[in-house]
This record gives sequence, structure tokens and C-alpha cells, in this order.
Amino acid sequence: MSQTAELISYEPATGAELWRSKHGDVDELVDRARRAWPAWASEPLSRRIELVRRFAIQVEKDQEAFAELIARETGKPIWEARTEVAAVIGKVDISIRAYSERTGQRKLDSALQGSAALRHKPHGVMAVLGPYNFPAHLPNGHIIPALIAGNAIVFKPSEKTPAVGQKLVSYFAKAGIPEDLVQCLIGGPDEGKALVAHRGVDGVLFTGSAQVGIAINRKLATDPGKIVALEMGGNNPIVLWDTPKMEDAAALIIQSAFTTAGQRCTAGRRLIVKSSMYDEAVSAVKTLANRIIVDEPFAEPQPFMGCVIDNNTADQLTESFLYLLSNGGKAVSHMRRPVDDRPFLSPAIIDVTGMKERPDVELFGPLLQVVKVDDFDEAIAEANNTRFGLSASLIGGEPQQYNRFWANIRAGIVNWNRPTNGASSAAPFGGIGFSGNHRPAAYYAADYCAYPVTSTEVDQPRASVGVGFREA
Ligand SMILES: NC(=O)C1=CN([C@@H]2O[C@H](COP(=O)(O)OP(=O)(O)OC[C@H]3O[C@@H](n4cnc5c(N)ncnc54)[C@H](O)[C@@H]3O)[C@@H](O)[C@H]2O)C=CC1
Ligand SMILES: O=C(O)CCC(=O)N[C@@H](CCC(=O)O)C(=O)O
Repeated sequence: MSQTAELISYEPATGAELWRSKHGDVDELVDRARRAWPAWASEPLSRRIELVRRFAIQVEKDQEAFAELIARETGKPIWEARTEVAAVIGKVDISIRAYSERTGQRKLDSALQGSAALRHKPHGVMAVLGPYNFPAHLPNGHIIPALIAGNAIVFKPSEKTPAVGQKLVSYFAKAGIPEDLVQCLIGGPDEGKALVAHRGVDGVLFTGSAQVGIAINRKLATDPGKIVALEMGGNNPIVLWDTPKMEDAAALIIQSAFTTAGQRCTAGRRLIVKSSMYDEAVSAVKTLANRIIVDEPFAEPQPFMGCVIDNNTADQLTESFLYLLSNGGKAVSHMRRPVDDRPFLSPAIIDVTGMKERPDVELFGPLLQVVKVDDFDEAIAEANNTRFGLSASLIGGEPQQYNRFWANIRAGIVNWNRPTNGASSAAPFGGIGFSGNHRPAAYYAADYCAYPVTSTEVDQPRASVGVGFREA
């Protein structure tokens, strides 16, 4: 780790340099955060709420410029970047509600004289590590609940989207929140590792790949005092069963697999189809996929899909497609690179039914694998044939089949006739297995941002000794 080294961010869609800055100093930022948090934790909740509301106002004032920066740094279409900014703003009211519902204060029934209460305290300094696909909304989904609960935050954005991370943090300062309370640590995995292991950090709130999340979990195995929330990837199934509405079904499948160029943890990766409807289904999905416009973020007409995050990622996805193809997969729609030297990819579909062993990895891009099955039990077994467990959808089928699907699928999000993605911030959001460590985010983020404290309280000492004492 070198503090003099510079991090440079390039716009993936054009290759132009967007931003550069020196790497941050982990010790310095954590030290500042440690000194800042006791005063923040002692502020009344109403004051903390007032300041995070002011943050939302600052973002709202600058929403178009913020959306443009997100679109430039990620390559996602501007319409989609605007929805990310709306989610950043919407997070504030939802988190205020969640704090009072999940971790507020309650009086408890007490057999003792006096009163008993359940209250919550902040952990202290929280490290937030963010991914590149939602560089504002997802880290913000940790930062806002952590702030409301009274924590200080050191946020390390992805090294692929540092400009958005820095901008997000600037709105907290503009809102009048002390600068040392929410700081942005510029850097890559080295800074991430140092932050996670730092003695001055009380909790690690991570959104990113399973590989890194598991490494963090291992690293902190001997440090039980640190709270760790891991929001990781998925290898999410869509089961397509009997439906008279094939066009609608195809639209849901396309939305699941290819929104954000497939760079969503909740993207539908595996389409599991009843064999009797395979031809019709695959043809409908392929036809719609062929109509997807892939282009630069500000192009007109607006594209549905932008590029993936960088050339290296596009190369790896192309290699994964070729691997599937040369190991028994049959191409439905090939993965193409329409622009030389830029990470645009066409939506790819491949039938992997004939593969002897299907790799259970998250292919984080516009690549949908199709598996043909004969009966519903086989479909459920195939859907569960993964170490991940984030999101799953049944499209079509009867209510009894959905009941079986819901009961048997191992995932944190189970939908019927809805896409696998587009989860609501007003509900818990998390998965099992390689997708998370049972600390769901979104509405339940409040749970990991504060710990419960039970108190029995009487205004004067009042006690007398009982059995087992000699007369005075
Ligand atoms: N479950 C969820 O809520 C979501 C999960 N994701 C997942 O995120 C991934 C895509 O994002 P990426 O940026 O590629 O994730 P990543 O795992 O490569 O990086 C995430 C963050 O961890 C940092 N980091 C890397 N190595 C580290 C280490 N050894 N110790 C500490 N920090 C380290 C990175 O610098 C970055 O800030 C996908 O797997 C996707 O499924 C994305 C969005 C939502
Ligand atoms: O965190 C929240 O407030 C709700 C969850 C959410 O926004 N999920 C999105 C994006 C997450 C991703 O897939 O990267 C979704 O389910 O599409």
C-alpha cells in the first residue's frame, strides 16, 4: 500500500480518464473516525435524523450531475443511473423507519420495582466496503443506517468507481455532518484489507464478491468483537413453467438476466425450463434479447444495456462463454464484442443442459445459461444446485407449484412471476450460503448497525437482604 500511489478512474464506455487521486491513509482516517464518533453517538436521535434528511436534500439538489457521474464511471445508461440516485434518496426515510421498528427503544415488563428497558447502542467505527455495480446505492445502504444508529463510517469504494464514492461522501459534509464522521478511503484491495483488520474498526459492512467476502470472514474469524455483514453474489435460478403468457415471461427473464448488463447480484443467471415448452421459450427469449440496444450511457435512442465495467471483465466473460461452449454448451445467442477495445458485450444465451459439470460460479455479466428439465422436482433440484442462495423466481406455474417452490428453494429472495432482481429497500435483502452470512441488508440493515442493551433502572438503591444472613 502506498499513500503516494495514485488511483485513476477511466470511463469504461469511452476509455477517457475521468478522475484521479492519491490513495488514502487507513490509520489516519480510522483515527479521525474514532475521535468523532462519541459526540455523534451522544447526539439525540432526532438530531441525527435531521442531518441525514439534509443529506437527502443535498443529493436531490445535485441529482442530475450525480447520475451523470454514475453513468460515466460505471458505463450504465443514464436512465438507470437516475434510478440509482433515487434509491440513494429513498434510503433515508426507509432507514429512519427501520431504525425505530427494528432497533428502537422499548419498555420491558419487569418483575422488579422500577423499570426495565431495551435500547440500542452503536458499535463505533464501521468500515463500509462497496462494489462497483451500484457504487452509490449499495454502500449508502450501509452508511445511512449506520449513521442513524450513531456510528462513524470509513467507506472504501471500489477501486473501479472511486469518483462516485468520493462524491457520495461529499453530500454528507454539505449536509453539515462532521467530515470525520463519514470519510472516503481511496484505494484498492490493500487498503480494504488494512481497513478490515484495523484495531480501531468495530464492524465491517461488505458488499461484493463471495471470494472477497469469504476472505474477510476468514480474516476476522479470530476477532469475534467485530460485527461482520457480508452481502455477496448469486448464481440465481429462474424456473419457467406452464404459462400462456410467453411474451411477458420472456420480458421478465430478459429483465432478470440483462438489466445493468447482468451486473447485479440478483441477476437471473440460470433459466430452468420445462422441456415441453423449451423451443417456444428459448425462441421468445432469444428474439427479445436480439432487440436489446447496447450503447454508451448518453446515446439516443437510450440503450437498455451499457458496457460492463472494464475490458478485463469483458475478456473474462468472453472466456467463460467460450469455456461453456467448448465443454458441452450450445450457443443460443453468442457473446459478441461490438466495439473494439471497449467492454460492450451483446446479451449471450447458452444451453448448458448437456454439460457434465456446470461451474457453480457467478458470471457477473450479460450471460444467461439455460437448462432443460422434465418435471417440477427436477426443476427445484436444479435451482438449488448451487452454493449461492440470493434470489430465485418461478415464472408461470400454478399456486400449488409456487407453494412448493417457495418452501423448497434455498434463497433469501423468492419471487413468483416477478424478476429475480429489483428488490425493494423496504424489505430485508440478503442471501444464504455463498451469498451472505445471515445479516441481511436494506430494511434489516438496522440490525447490524446497533447492538441491544437491556437495563433495569431504579432512581435510588432499594434492596434488603433475605435468606442466609445472621441477625444484625
Ligand atoms: N448481495 C449484494 O447486496 C450485492 C453483491 N454484489 C456483488 O459484488 C460483486 C461485484 O462487485 P466487485 O466490486 O467486483 O466486488 P469485489 O469483491 O471485488 O470488491 C468489493 C470491495 O472489496 C474490496 N476488496 C477487495 N479485496 C479485498 C480484501 N481482500 N479485503 C478487503 N476488501 C477487499 C474492493 O476494493 C471493493 O471495495 C459481485 O460478486 C456481486 O454479486 C454487488 C451488489 C450487491
Ligand atoms: O439494498 C437495497 O436497498 C435493496 C436491494 C437492491 O437495491 N437490490 C437491487 C440491486 C442489488 C444488486 O443486484 O446488485 C436489485 O435487487 O436489483
